[in-house]
Formats: sequence, structure tokens, C-alpha cells
Amino acid sequence: MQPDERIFVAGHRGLVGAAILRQLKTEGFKNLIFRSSRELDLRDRRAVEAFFEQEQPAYVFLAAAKVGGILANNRYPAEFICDNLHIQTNVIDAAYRGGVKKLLFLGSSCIYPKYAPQPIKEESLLTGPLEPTNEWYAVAKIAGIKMSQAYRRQYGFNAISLMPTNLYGPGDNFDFKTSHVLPALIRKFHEAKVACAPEVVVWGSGTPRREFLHVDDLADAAIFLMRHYNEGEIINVGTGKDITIADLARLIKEIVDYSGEIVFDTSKPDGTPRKLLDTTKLTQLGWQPKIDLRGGIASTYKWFLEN
Ligand SMILES: NC(=O)C1=CN([C@@H]2O[C@H](COP(=O)(O)OP(=O)(O)OC[C@H]3O[C@@H](n4cnc5c(N)ncnc54)[C@H](OP(=O)(O)O)[C@@H]3O)[C@@H](O)[C@H]2O)C=CC1
Ligand SMILES: C[C@H]1O[C@H](OP(=O)(O)OP(=O)(O)OC[C@H]2O[C@@H](n3cnc4c(=O)[nH]c(N)nc43)[C@H](O)[C@@H]2O)[C@@H](O)[C@@H](O)C1=O
Repeated sequence: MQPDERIFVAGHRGLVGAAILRQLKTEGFKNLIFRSSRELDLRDRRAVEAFFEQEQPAYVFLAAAKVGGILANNRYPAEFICDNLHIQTNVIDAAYRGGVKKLLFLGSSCIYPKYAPQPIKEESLLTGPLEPTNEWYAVAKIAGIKMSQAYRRQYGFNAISLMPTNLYGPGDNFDFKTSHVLPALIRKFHEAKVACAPEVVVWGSGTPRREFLHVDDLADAAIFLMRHYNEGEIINVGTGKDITIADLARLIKEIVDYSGEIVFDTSKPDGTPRKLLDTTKLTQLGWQPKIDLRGGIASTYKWFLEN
């Protein structure tokens, strides 16, 4: 990628898209193209085709998707599968037909089989039943990976697919109904502290384990792989370390400096028991994450307070 080449960041207002845009600007890329969903609904095939004809980007980071936490996925399966199939199908096809040099697609660690051997290797994909709470989203994501691989095989289109672990950071979604666990707990502990509430409710048993990568590390990995990775096989992006939800809650409680109790609402789903990624492939390519979890949560809490 040359500094003056046209780069389209789809989903630039989201957690991942905003981080990729920030990093591209930091690295001196001048020709950045982006549209909000109001300006360009990526579910609208004709609008997407017209956009690619008009803007002719050379590179595409596809970070636009219908995304949510365990409850949102469980509650709105039709929207999660339909929106994501439309968005990714339209963008991948129009990018190929529009002469895009390279496209980066984002899978997710939650699309691996529920009981995949840990840490999860890339070849585990499609080797077992999915986690029921987000299988709709997972099937859409898997279709995006397969479509990227099919366009490489039939047309020689250079599409690559990353498999990020759970992400967090500035610009995250803090809405209780649709967010992921880490931003939800930052907001819960903060609001409980301000309100002097006696307890904070954490969903599930607290026993599931999750791996958390700061979104600025993910953005750095995405640009690194856009530069250096040109294969169709998926590639895991994670930290190689996970933590129980209970320990995450205790860590956030400490960082927010909340002094009340933590209670577990076991009527809420736990989801996948564990999904730690094997990041050997990415490490061998020469990439390492830089942001530790405690520091990353502290800076995210600071961002939350300022926004
Ligand atoms: N968050 C996480 O923990 C993880 C995320 N990922 C993947 O990263 C990608 C981005 O996720 P994340 O940044 O968290 O998601 P966000 O919800 O933060 O951002 C999603 C973005 O997609 C855009 N978007 C949604 N629908 C449309 C549409 N119909 N047309 C155009 N744009 C649309 C939104 O644009 P607007 O704001 O303008 O409406 C929004 O900016 C996804 O592919 C997700 O699967 C993978 C692993 C973990
Ligand atoms: C990121 C990736 O993975 C996502 O799956 P997930 O990791 O299971 O999502 P989650 O962050 O919502 O939950 C993680 C754990 O945390 C517990 N938990 C406790 N208390 C709260 C809480 O207050 N909110 C939430 N959301 N979870 C909570 C919750 O019960 C669960 O055990 C996919 O949805 C999909 O989006 C995807 O791509």
C-alpha cells in the first residue's frame, strides 16, 4: 500500500473501523475513503456498485457489519444473518468487479466450533457444532470467509480473512442491550460507583474464559497483514492469554475503583466456555500485540469518561 493509494475503510465509525482509520492516518496514508451507513447502506447492492465505480479504491478494509454481544445475537438472529450476508456479499463482489487490489475481511473467534480444542487453531473451523447463541452470525461470517476464498480461487482476487478474538477499546459499544462484556462491565461498575449502588450484576456463572485484544493492536495487525499476508487461509489475531469473566469483573471493579459487591445472574447465558486463539501463524509472520489488558482497560475507561 502506497501513501497516495485509495483505501476504503468500510464501517469507519465502528470500534474496529475507527481504529483502522486512526492507524492509517498515523502511518501517513492520505487517500482514505469512508461512508457512514446513512450515506451508503452496504446492504443496497446497486448503491455499493455505484460507489465502487465512482471511488475506485485500491484497498478495502471490510469492518462494516451487524455486530453485538451474546444477548443481541440471541435475540435478533434474522437481522444478524441477513444484514451480514448482504453487506459482505455486496462489498466483496463489487470490490472484485471494481478492480480492487486487495480486500481484508474480518471473521471472529466466536465462529469456531463451541468445543474446539484450545487454544484454537485455524484448521478447527467447521469441524464441529457452533455456539447456539450466535450461530446465525457465525454462519454469515463463515460464508464471508468462504466467499473470499472462492473469489481468490476462481478469479485470483486477493482477499484475506482475519479471525480476531474479542476486541475492546475506544469507540466501543456501551449500550447494555447490544454490547460485549468488557464495555458493559466498565459502564456497569462506573454507574454503580456514581450511584453508590451496593452491587453490580454480571451475567452468567463467571466461569467462561475470554481473550481480549485491544482494538488498536487489531488495527495494527490488520495493516500489517494487508501489507504482508497474501493467502486465502484464515489467520488468528489474539493475545494468547485469556481470563475468566469473574476475574475480568474483579479487574474492572479495581480499575474503576468500585467498592460494592459482584453478583452473578445465572439466568443469563454463558455462551462458549472458552475460545482462546492459537496465534502461532501470526507470530511466525513477525507480529506481536503491544497493549496489556490492565493498561488497555484503564485507557478505555478514561476514554469512556471523556466521551
Ligand atoms: N467487537 C468485537 O469484539 C469483534 C468484532 N469483530 C468483527 O469486526 C468487524 C467490526 O466490528 P465492530 O467494529 O465491533 O462493530 P461496530 O458495531 O462497532 O461497527 C460496525 C460498523 O458497521 C457499520 N454498518 C453496520 N451496518 C451497516 C450497513 N448496512 N451499511 C453500512 N455500514 C454498516 C456501522 O456504520 P454506522 O456507524 O455508520 O452505522 C458501524 O460503524 C465485524 O466484522 C465484526 O464481526 C471480530 C471479532 C471481535
Ligand atoms: C466478540 C465475539 O464473541 C461474542 O460472543 P461472547 O464473547 O460470548 O460475547 P459477550 O462479550 O456478549 O459475552 C461474553 C461472556 O460475558 C458474560 N457477561 C457477563 N456480564 C455481561 C454483560 O453485562 N454483557 C455482556 N454482553 N456479556 C456479559 C456473558 O454471559 C458471556 O459469558 C459474539 O456475540 C460475537 O459478537 C463475536 O463476534
